[in-house]
Amino acid sequence: MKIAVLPGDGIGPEVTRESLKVLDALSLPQLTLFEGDVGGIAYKRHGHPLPSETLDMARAADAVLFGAVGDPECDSLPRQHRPEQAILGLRSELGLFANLRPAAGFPGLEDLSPLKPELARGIDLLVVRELNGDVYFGEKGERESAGGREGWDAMSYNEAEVERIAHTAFRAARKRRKKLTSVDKANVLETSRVWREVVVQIADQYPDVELDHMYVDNAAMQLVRSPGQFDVILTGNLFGDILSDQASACVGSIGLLASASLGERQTDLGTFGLYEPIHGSAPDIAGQGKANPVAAILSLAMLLRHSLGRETEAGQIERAVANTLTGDIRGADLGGTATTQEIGDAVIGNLKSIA
Ligand SMILES: NC(=O)c1ccc[n+]([C@@H]2O[C@H](COP(=O)([O-])OP(=O)(O)OC[C@H]3O[C@@H](n4cnc5c(N)ncnc54)[C@H](O)[C@@H]3O)[C@@H](O)[C@H]2O)c1
Ligand SMILES: CC(C)[C@H](C(=O)O)[C@@H](O)C(=O)O
Ligand SMILES: [Mg+2]
Repeated sequence: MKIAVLPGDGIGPEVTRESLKVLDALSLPQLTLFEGDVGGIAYKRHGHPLPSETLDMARAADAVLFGAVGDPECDSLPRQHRPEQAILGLRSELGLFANLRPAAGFPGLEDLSPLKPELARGIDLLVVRELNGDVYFGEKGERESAGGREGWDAMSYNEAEVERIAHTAFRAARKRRKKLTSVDKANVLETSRVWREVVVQIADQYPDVELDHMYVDNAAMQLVRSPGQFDVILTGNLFGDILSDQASACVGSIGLLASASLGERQTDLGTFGLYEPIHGSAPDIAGQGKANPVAAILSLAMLLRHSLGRETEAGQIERAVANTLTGDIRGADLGGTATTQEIGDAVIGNLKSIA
């Protein structure tokens, strides 16, 4: 099995290093790792944030372990050269339309959530975010208008795009508490009207799943008022981006949430996918040992589960992380003093006592 490792920028390499340490501790047989440049570092070295060698490496792998991209020094570059284009390019070129972002409360962290502890404890949800469409991938540009320069981005979803992500979400709900909340803005957006109609049609095939619909503004409010009501949240690219960061704060920190981006391609042992923390390159803390590697380590667990068929090891990593968080090893994001490396070491220590 081949894993393409793309650490990227800022804290990306710092947290990816800890995931790789955890992977190494598992001593899995027949695993080959390849490392590639992506993001700002790739632009600086090769003149492109997603060099063709990196894309080819990702395509040739069974799974991609991704850190984060984003570099303030690249902010004024034209869009096609900016680091963020690399992750968007990987998602679209690799057909990764389904982004799974689980958010569950960790025992012992309830007091660190901005929510009341009993609310934080009740969080156990999965954001299923469509990842290949929406305003992210519509036409965009700049034009002259009566009010001066005007930036514009076209938002759209077609039926086929909504159908495939709706199936992903209904199937996920079936394996969980069988409740699906589709989040849109159908009171204003044509995009959302098509979205909602298609989701209602697909629901006929899943009579055992309870479906409801929520406007995104209400969903954002409900997420902090009563997050325990959510099981699976199905939503588009932009709303899913925002709601998942919000869910991470409700759990305690953005440094805790992992993600899997999946498409249709199957590997020998599962589904090809790209795995990354939901956070970015965090330039404000990069190089200081302050990054929480838990999101990256849990992304590795998702990789083992979805792409390599290693459910046992995935579960072991998740238990080791939970045990670490209930102990007194906490990073700066959770009010502690442990460094990135110390958190990684503690997870490995707990993993060894489980495995
Ligand atoms: N998938 C990705 O690669 C990805 C995701 C989000 C943002 N970005 C990019 O990252 C750059 C910074 O964006 P941003 O500041 O809006 O978002 P960010 O997620 O990088 O950081 C937001 C805040 O959370 C903190 N934070 C993030 N991850 C953390 C961790 N693991 N441990 C502790 N604290 C953590 C940061 O210090 C910062 O204060 C931008 O260039 C952005 O485009 C990339
Ligand atoms: C960096 C950016 C393009 C990306 C997104 O908006 O999808 C990020 O915020 C994420 O959540 O992975
Ligand atoms: Mg985001």
